[in-house]
Amino acid sequence: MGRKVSFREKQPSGPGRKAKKQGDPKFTREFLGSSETQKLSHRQKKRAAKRQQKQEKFKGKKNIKNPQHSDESDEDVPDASNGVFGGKKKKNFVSLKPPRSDEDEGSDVETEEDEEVHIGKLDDVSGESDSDLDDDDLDDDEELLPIERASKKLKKKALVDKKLAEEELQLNIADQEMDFKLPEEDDDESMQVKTLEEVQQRINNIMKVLANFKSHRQDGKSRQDYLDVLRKDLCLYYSYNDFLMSTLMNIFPIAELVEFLEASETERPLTIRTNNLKTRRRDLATKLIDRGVNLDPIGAWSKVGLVIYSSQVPLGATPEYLAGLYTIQGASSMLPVMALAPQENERILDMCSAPGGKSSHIASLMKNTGVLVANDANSERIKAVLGNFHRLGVVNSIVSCEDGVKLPKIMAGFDRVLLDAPCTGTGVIAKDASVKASKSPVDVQKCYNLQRKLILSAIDCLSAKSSTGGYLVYSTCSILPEENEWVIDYALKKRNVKLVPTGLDFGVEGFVNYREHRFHPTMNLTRRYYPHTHNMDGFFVAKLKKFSDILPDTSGNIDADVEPFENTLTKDERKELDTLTRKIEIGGKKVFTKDKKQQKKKKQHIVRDFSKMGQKMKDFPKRTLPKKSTNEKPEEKKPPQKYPTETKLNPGRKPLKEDGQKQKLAQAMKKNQQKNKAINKREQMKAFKKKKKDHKK
Ligand SMILES: C[S@@+](CC[C@H](N)C(=O)[O-])C[C@H]1O[C@@H](n2cnc3c(N)ncnc32)[C@H](O)[C@@H]1O
Repeated sequence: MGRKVSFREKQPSGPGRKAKKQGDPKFTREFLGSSETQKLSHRQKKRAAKRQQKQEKFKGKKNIKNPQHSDESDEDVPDASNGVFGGKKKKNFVSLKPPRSDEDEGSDVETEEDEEVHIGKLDDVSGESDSDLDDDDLDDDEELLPIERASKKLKKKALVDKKLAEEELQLNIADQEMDFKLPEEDDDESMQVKTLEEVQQRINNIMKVLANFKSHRQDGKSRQDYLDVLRKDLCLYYSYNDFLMSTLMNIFPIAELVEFLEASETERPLTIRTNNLKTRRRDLATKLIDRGVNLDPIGAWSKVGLVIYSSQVPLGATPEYLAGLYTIQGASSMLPVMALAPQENERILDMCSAPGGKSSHIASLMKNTGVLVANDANSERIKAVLGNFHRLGVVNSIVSCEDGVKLPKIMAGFDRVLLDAPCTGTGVIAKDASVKASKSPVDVQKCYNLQRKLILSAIDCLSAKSSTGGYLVYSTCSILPEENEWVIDYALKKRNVKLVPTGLDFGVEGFVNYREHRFHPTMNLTRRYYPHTHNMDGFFVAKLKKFSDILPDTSGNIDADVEPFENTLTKDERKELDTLTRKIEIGGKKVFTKDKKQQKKKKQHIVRDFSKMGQKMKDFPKRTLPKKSTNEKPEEKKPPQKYPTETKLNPGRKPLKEDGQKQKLAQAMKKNQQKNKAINKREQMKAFKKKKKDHKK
């Protein structure tokens, strides 16, 4: 391919460039003098006419406002008839100003004129007419192509716009900082805002005040006043209910809270997990790239995760997906299984497994050896576990559908247990926005009551004697401490377990202190994950090791069953809660009863010392039944009585017919026995006498 070459010699077509006759020299207008009339182009004529019009208008205005300066101003206005201004824009504006007389100083007229000049400047900025361009620009522009000219004009306009916008913004900020007044809550009008921009502006203002409260506060307003308005505005702006927003405000500092709320508005990146039972990550990545998937390893912390930036095919329907080479799984969902660290040939229980994302991850780390029990209470959701196991080639598992709370009675002795507990889902608001407005204190309480029961059962399913494990991983996709640290703290008190490091090298430490609560000091070993800090769903992961089946003495645990929300509930919520908690029982005892509260008051003096807890457990006698409270008197030992006397059983009881018959029977039997004895004796005597006789003979 390519162009054909012509080797024929070309004949010169003319006299050549140098030999060409030069045209007459062209002189600039300045050089020729203003008297020289230049032929104007159509556009130039139009511009000149416009300019003329404007100047005339301006002159007219001036004559009305300040007639004594009319002549001067006439002179100052440059002659635009030839299409040329006398100087640059700025000079032009100065020249438009009439010279000040002493009389004018400080007068209204002066300010009006100033304004007029300012208006002229704005007109200029708007770039509505070509007359706004200065002389040099016009000269230059004539040499430019129309498109270049337009581009130049646009650039210039954008520059001026930017400058003006910045100035305006600065002015606004200054004004607001100075003028921001907290609306009165009783005053409906001041509380009401018309647009979302106004709400956002007020949020920003309050945040600025809170950041520098001493100097920016309004007299007579407390921090709480600002926080109350802020909470309402945040609820309005991000569509949360008041309860959840106040709970989040307890968890995060204000600036971080806004980051969390913003991050919860957008979904996290799509991630997939390689199924190591069928393929390796590198091979999978090559196959998916060939299909037009744009991907990357998820990060140094995972050997199986891939993050998907874009894809030309739906990732839930590729041949690789259907063949079970990968599964779609959020990045944070990989963390609990990594913390669990399943080993080959172990016995592992996934207590709440549906739809089986984490279960199949466990099976792949076990390399399909040992036994994996994948349990879930929901019979519909458990079908998804079966489907996923078939697709991913999991063959070492038993799928069961039981209430996790009852599992210890059915099976126990596991090396490791994963409890990915049902929760409020406050960490995955980006996936399910309904959480924002639907969750109430009662929902949270329902969740943590179930979580507490499940965690105790999960521990009971563990074998403390396991040579390889004895580990429990507890996780939720909630960020509420009530469902996380508080549940772990409860388990630490109720069972012989201790927190151990999760083995995950990133994540925020769990809370040791939260509001009025003081959790176990090792709670910092748990890990929290947030959408705004880790770009993954909100998650909580804790790892516990079981040391023995012996149950710790819980008689001194005054706050084991104390509910924090009780104080924060409204009347209606409290009623609902009361009816609800009447049905819920923990460890066979009703929670939230008045007796409980009174008991709590009585036990206030008891000091709990976590450091001595381990020692206490060592001293315990070896037994599996819970030790009875020290307040209760030990039962007196009584001699075994096969038949308790009637009086003891029921002193007022009348003798029955059967009782008489029994007595008669017993007497008859006794008589018979005595008779038999007598007969026996007589017969023995007879036999003895007979022997004697025989002997004499
Ligand atoms: C967060 S999801 C588990 C997700 C699963 N681990 C995964 O990775 O695919 C919580 C599960 O707990 C189940 N569940 C709720 N109450 C339960 C109970 N009492 N016993 C066992 N499972 C329960 C729900 O059906 C739900 O499937």
